[in-house]
Formats: sequence, structure tokens, C-alpha cells
Amino acid sequence: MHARSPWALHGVHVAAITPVRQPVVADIVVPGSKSVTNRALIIAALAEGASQLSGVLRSDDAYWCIEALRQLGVRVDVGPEVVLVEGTGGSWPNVDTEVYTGAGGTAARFLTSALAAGHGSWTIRGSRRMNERPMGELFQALLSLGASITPLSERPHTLPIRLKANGLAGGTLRMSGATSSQFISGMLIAAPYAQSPLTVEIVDHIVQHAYVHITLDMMREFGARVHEAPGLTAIEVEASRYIAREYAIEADASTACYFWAAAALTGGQVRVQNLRYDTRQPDVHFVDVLAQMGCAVDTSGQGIVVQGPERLRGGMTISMKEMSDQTLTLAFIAPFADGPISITDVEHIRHHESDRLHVIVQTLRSIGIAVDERADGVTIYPGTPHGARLSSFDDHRVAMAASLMGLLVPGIEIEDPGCVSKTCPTFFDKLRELGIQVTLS
Ligand SMILES: O=C(O)C1=C[C@@H](OP(=O)(O)O)[C@@H](O)[C@H](O)C1
Ligand SMILES: C=C(OP(=O)(O)O)C(=O)O
Repeated sequence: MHARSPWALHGVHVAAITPVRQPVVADIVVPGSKSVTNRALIIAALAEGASQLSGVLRSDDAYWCIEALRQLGVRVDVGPEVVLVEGTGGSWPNVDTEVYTGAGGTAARFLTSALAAGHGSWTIRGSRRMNERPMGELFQALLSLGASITPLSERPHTLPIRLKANGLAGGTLRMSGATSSQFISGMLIAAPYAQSPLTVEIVDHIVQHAYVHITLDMMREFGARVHEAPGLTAIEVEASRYIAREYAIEADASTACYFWAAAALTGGQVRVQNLRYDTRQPDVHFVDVLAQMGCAVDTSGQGIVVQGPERLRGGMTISMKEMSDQTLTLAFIAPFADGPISITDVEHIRHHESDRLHVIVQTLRSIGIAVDERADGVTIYPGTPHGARLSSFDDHRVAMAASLMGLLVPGIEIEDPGCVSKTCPTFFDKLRELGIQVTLS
């Protein structure tokens, strides 16, 4: 609860979703991307000069990122259309303060490394869950480049920490991308400010490559010089500087998926106007999964349109590794398909806002759906779920994805629905825009 910001949906205990009487048909826009928003804020804070960011997401993750930057002495003016960020050139004005990053993995991982590239001593804390999520590989990388990190809990590989920074050396770093791509992105965002060029070599694999591509694209757009090997096996960052600019943040593809899924489940049609299929955001490829399940997907006009079939197709195995934030969405529409759906390669999502594989198993079994659990995935069998009051596990994607079952199943209620605020405080307003009856109490 401490991580709910003034931008959150407050004062609501339960969301009850009423099943639809007809297919969902809608044409909507979705808010800005969390991933792009927090990268833009932090890169702009490191840059020389003042940046103007438009399309900034107003959600808990963005709020705490902005607050953390302000705590560090960065001027951030949030206007109705534009957020102005006064860049520091890499010298954080407040050299000894406490920084709270909320529940967001992006702010926690990216700010920790951005601070390590500067000079000062900071205490860095996250939300209760963020303080349990892994940081170890990033800490190790920063330590090897000269940072000093003292854990402030009994867990050595998580926040909270005391970070003492005296700049980062360059050189060659070998890092794992198997737990979180955010360790790699964090290291890269800070890398132009290292004392000499930095090469990051990936020792194993990266769980969601596309997020590292988003990082590299944005670093270049703000003037950094970066070179990557094919497949992102190694990335070289020249010692350079970010330059302030105007930057338009694109819409959030992850948020859009819930609305496409609503069309898929009800045989309806939903257009998300403000997204293009050629976005770098990996979750746009959830529409490919929906197509495999029998939906018609049209990316040729403005936006992306998904049209649901009479009955969703199952009987398939899908690796969700490269778009793993949509694992919950797929899992909660899977019972309505005509055959089992196996989801593979997503062990890392056990370290997200909740142990998401465990939550899928627990939630679906509690409403009468058969599920097999493996270390890296689940198999979900077709069935008819019954209504129930479901925990959201303080995980925005659990709340948003589980709400979808309420479109078909009477009596689906979501506890603590305000957790959607991590990335989409207006989620239930959007469902209503789709003509779906939602009762918040
Ligand atoms: O870099 C990013 O913006 C993100 C990377 C992914 O995290 P992991 O690589 O930790 O799975 C993704 O799940 C998260 O929602 C956003
Ligand atoms: C995993 C997620 O977030 P983060 O890692 O940025 O906290 C998410 O939004 O699903």
C-alpha cells in the first residue's frame, strides 16, 4: 500500500465484473508505456539540458520514479501535456539522501546503476515486494566497476542498500540476462557515464531481448553511441553523454493486450488506435498468440484490431519468454479454448510482482480449472470456471488479467483492484469504455 501513489485508484476494495451479454466492440486509446516512460525520465535526468517528454504514463511506477529523481535534486515539472526534466549531466545534485523507488523493477534497477555512475552516498529502498526481487547480478556488476554496496537487510542480493558511488570504471563486464533483462538495461543506461568505454558480454541468455533493444534505441535517440553484436550477445557503449530533447512516449502495448483479449474472449472486435505493430515493445506480439488461437488480427490500418472467433483454439504450446508479462493474460483466457494450452520458458516471472506461475495455478484451481505446474511454466486445461472472489496478490497484471474471466463467468470479483495503478490506474474506466459493467466498492 505504501507504493500506491497519488496517481493510484484509491479507496476501492473489490471490483466485480458483470458478464457481457454481447461481444465487446470498441475503439480505444491506451495510456503511455511504463517501460518507455521510466527510461525517458532517467535518461533525461542524466542528460545535458532540459528535456520535454510527452505521453508520460501517470501511474505508480512513473510517480515513484519522478519522486526519486526529485529526491536526488532533479527538477521535474509535471504539466498537463508535457513533463519537463532538467538534466544533471550525470552529477546528481543531492549527494546524500534516501531514494524510494516504489514497486517498479525499472526504477529500482535503472536508478541504482545511474546513481552508481555518479558521486555520492544514497540509501535505496523499494516496496515490500521490490525489496524481495532480485538485484544480485546488477550489484555484482556495479561492484566490479567500483561501486560500494552495503545491504540494509539480511538479504545481500536485494534492496534496500546503501550505495556509495565514485563513478564507474569502463572495461568488459560479463553479465547474466537470465533472471531479468532489466539488469542489462540498467547497466547500459548508466554506461555512457563510465570513465572509459564499457562492453557488456552476456554469459547466458536474455529473458526479454526486446526490452534491451528499447533501451539501446532510446540511448541512441538521446545521443549515446552504442554498438551491439547480433542477438545481443555483446553490447559496447562508448563514453559519451545524453543530450536533452523533446521525446514522445508511445502507448503501452502491455496494457493494450487486456483489451484485445476482451475481444478474443467474447467474439468481439477491439481496435487500439495508438499502437503500431512495428513497435519494439514485445507484448504487441500477444496479438500473434491470439491469431494462433483463432482471432483475426489487422495491423494494416490505424492501430491494431483484434476480432475474436466463435471459440478460441487451444491444443498448443507457446513460449512466452520474450513477452512474459502477458503470461497471466494467456493463462486466464486459456480455460475458454477448445484444447489445453502449455506455456513454457517463463521461470523468471516467479520473481515479478508476485510468483506469477504459482498465482496462475492457485487462482485457476480455486475456480475449478485443471492446471499442471512446472518450474518454467504451466499447462491449462479447458473447463468452465465458477465465480469467486479472487486475490490480486498486489500484482497489477493478476488483477487486469483475472478481470477478463468476469466477462464470461458470473461472480468474478477482484480483491484490492487498486493494484492496477502500478501501470494503469484507469484500467476499470477503460473496461467501462468497452461497455463492460464494473462495480467498484
Ligand atoms: O525493461 C523493462 O521495461 C521491462 C523488462 C521486463 O522485465 P524482466 O526482464 O525483469 O522480466 C518486463 O517484464 C517489465 O515489465 C518491463
Ligand atoms: C514485471 C513487471 O514490472 P517491473 O519488472 O517493471 O516491476 C510488469 O509490469 O509486469
